[in-house]
Amino acid sequence: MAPVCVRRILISESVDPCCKKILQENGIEVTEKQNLTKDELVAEIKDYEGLVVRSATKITAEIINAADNLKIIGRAGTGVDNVDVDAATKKGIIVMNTPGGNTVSAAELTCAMIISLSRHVPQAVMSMKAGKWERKKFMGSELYGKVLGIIGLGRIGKEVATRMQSFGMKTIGYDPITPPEVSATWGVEQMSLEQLWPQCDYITVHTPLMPSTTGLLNDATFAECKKGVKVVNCARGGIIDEDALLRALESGQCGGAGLDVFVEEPPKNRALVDHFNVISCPHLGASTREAQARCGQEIALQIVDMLKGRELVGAVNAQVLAHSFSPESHLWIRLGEALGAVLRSCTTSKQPYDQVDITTLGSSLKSSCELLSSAALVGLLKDGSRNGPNLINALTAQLMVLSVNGIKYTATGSIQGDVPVLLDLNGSEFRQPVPLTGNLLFFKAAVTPQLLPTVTGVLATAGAEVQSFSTSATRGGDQWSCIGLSTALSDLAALKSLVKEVAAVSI
Ligand SMILES: NC(=O)c1ccc[n+]([C@@H]2O[C@H](COP(=O)([O-])OP(=O)(O)OC[C@H]3O[C@@H](n4cnc5c(N)ncnc54)[C@H](O)[C@@H]3O)[C@@H](O)[C@H]2O)c1
Ligand SMILES: O=C(O)[C@H](O)COP(=O)(O)O
Repeated sequence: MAPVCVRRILISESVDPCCKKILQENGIEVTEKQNLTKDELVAEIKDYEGLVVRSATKITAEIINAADNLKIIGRAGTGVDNVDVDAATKKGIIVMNTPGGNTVSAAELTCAMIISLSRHVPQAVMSMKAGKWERKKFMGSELYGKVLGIIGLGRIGKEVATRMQSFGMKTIGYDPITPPEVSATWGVEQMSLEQLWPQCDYITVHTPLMPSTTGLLNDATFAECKKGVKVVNCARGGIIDEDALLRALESGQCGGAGLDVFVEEPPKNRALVDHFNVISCPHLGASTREAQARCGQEIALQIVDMLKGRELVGAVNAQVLAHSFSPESHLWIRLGEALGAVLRSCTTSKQPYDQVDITTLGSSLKSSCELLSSAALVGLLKDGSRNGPNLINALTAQLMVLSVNGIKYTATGSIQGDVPVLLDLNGSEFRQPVPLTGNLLFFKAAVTPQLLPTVTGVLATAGAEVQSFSTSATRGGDQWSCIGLSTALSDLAALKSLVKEVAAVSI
């Protein structure tokens, strides 16, 4: 079961042609439009269910809110900091990336920066092109025996470590998640940042940009480093504070910097780029034929696999969907949505809800609780609008479930064969499980011999044919009944005077 349907995709950046080809081969219409302004993208995005980007397209909440049909944002690359993932999640849009596709390329560029810094290769090249022969000026130092501090020991940090070890560098590092015993297996000794700073001849950062990593290298931490330390940032602009870096370069506390990324790209403030001891690239970490082919292919295949209902790979939100791809889950999703819909119809006049509790019984459903909760909320909150709740945003929709309603409504269901069934409504157990399919009429009333003939008379007048009938055990003198109907009932006024509660739902 595919959670979404995508027919048209916009590729808004230079993504490898294989991406378009794979999508088209799978029946998706693809349009490529690069360098759109924000306003052009806001106008354009309305026509697409899918968007594929790299890092230059800034997908802000404004763009997401204008994207009425958007179901998926595919990032052909690693960082999703150019996408407002929270806004996408709230709108029920899947965001996925291809984090491993450009690891080697980014690691190789980092190594190239470290080597270039040690021997001033770019500066020497410029000097040669200017017709000079400056052998003294570009005296370098060996990497052999030097200490490289690696902050962020994930995919790229690890690849940088193993490559630089082949130059005889000692690799030390820090990562709050990667266990020290794991990084030790690839030759990186972990320690606290306080211990790390004073030991390093070179420092390279490989973390995402987040509040905890913004300005990791700043005036205070530069001051703790060895004089002349060289730093590399091929991760995200801002992990090394740019103003602090300039001050450290000017004072000689920092002996050189290799920068592939900037807070603002391209950087309007040229002070760092123009500094003699800075070597820089225009965000080229992933710009190799191999990385682009991998990322383009991976994002296209991930989208196709998701649309064909095979599996969900690479989603950075919508994790609940990952559990929704097995055939067994489909039935439980249908049950959750159906139970939610039954309760919604029974409580129409009493919304909004103050609390929604979803309980699963049995160990086999333990891991599906989040999925079932999302499904039940989808049923409960569905309002018929195009961007209503879905499995991606339903849990965030609890924000909509606000004010007070003291009274409790419960529905209990299960799967029989391949049909979701209702077992109990508000504590009244049905004698026969009620199949949750088609047009259903629920009503609660005191049990009298006249009730059923009177109700069926009203239904006949409305042109609705009775197809099934179930009743619950009597509770407090009342009974819940459910009638399956040939057509949906739009007007319940005539029934309201006959019973205590009445609700109609089409599933
Ligand atoms: N320049 C480029 O073109 C380019 C290419 C690819 C990736 N990147 C960027 O490189 C960075 C690393 O990518 P990756 O694929 O290795 O990511 P990753 O998720 O594999 O690794 C990131 C590591 O950082 C660690 N981390 C998180 N907070 C930390 C903190 N406060 N201190 C130290 N470590 C911390 C995480 O535990 C994780 O192990 C990302 O910012 C990514 O966007 C840049
Ligand atoms: O996070 C990434 O994947 C890199 O920064 C590469 O970005 P790019 O795809 O825009 O080159």
